[in-house]
Amino acid sequence: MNDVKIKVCGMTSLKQVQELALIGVDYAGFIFYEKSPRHLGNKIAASDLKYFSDIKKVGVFVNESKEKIIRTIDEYGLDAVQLHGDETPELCESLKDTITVIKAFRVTGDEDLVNMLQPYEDSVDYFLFDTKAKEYGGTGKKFDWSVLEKISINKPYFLSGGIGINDIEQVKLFTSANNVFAVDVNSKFETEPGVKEIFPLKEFVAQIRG
Ligand SMILES: O=C(O)c1ccccc1N[C@@H]1O[C@H](COP(=O)(O)O)[C@@H](O)[C@H]1O
Repeated sequence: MNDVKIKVCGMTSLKQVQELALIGVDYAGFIFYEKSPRHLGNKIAASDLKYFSDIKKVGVFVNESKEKIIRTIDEYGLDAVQLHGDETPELCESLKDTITVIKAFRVTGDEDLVNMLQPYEDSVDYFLFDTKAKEYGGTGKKFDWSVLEKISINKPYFLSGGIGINDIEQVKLFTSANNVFAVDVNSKFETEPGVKEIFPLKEFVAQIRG
């Protein structure tokens, strides 16, 4: 049995969040970035999410102020924050006493990952690797995961970026050989931004775990 965690990001309906919990998804992601087509806005009331504890709730932020992040953690009862922009190690560290911090790094394959990660090593709980594109996230594009195998990453991480139902075997192989804490899926399981396809997600969870 593979004990890698599964996160489904970009949730905009409470019913679908409840369904994720029922099919064994570990983390549900909520986008608090206004420019995203998956921006949560007022699609789920903060009070409804705050007391829903059958799944871990991750708030996704892009270059947001510390004050707004802290307010949102409290309003929505978040369990973790995913910082998906150009947040500094200092901001990450200052939040880490309050909440689990996941720092996203957007990868092309050309960057010096060792130097990018080093300043964050003591300031965050998890790294997350996503594909670098014009948009900050939710691109549906994969990057070359082998760049992660070429360096030593001393922190468990979320593997992200365009992962879909056809990637199950590749994900299983990669997660069993590397320090992957969780697999993060999003746009490849949508009928439209923010609306997930639960049946393929159920199949994905079963096969990754199986
Ligand atoms: O999904 C978004 O719209 C989004 C916007 C801004 C920052 C992050 C966002 N989503 C994150 O994107 C990755 C990968 O998504 P995909 O599988 O390529 O669609 C995932 O970590 C989401 O948390």
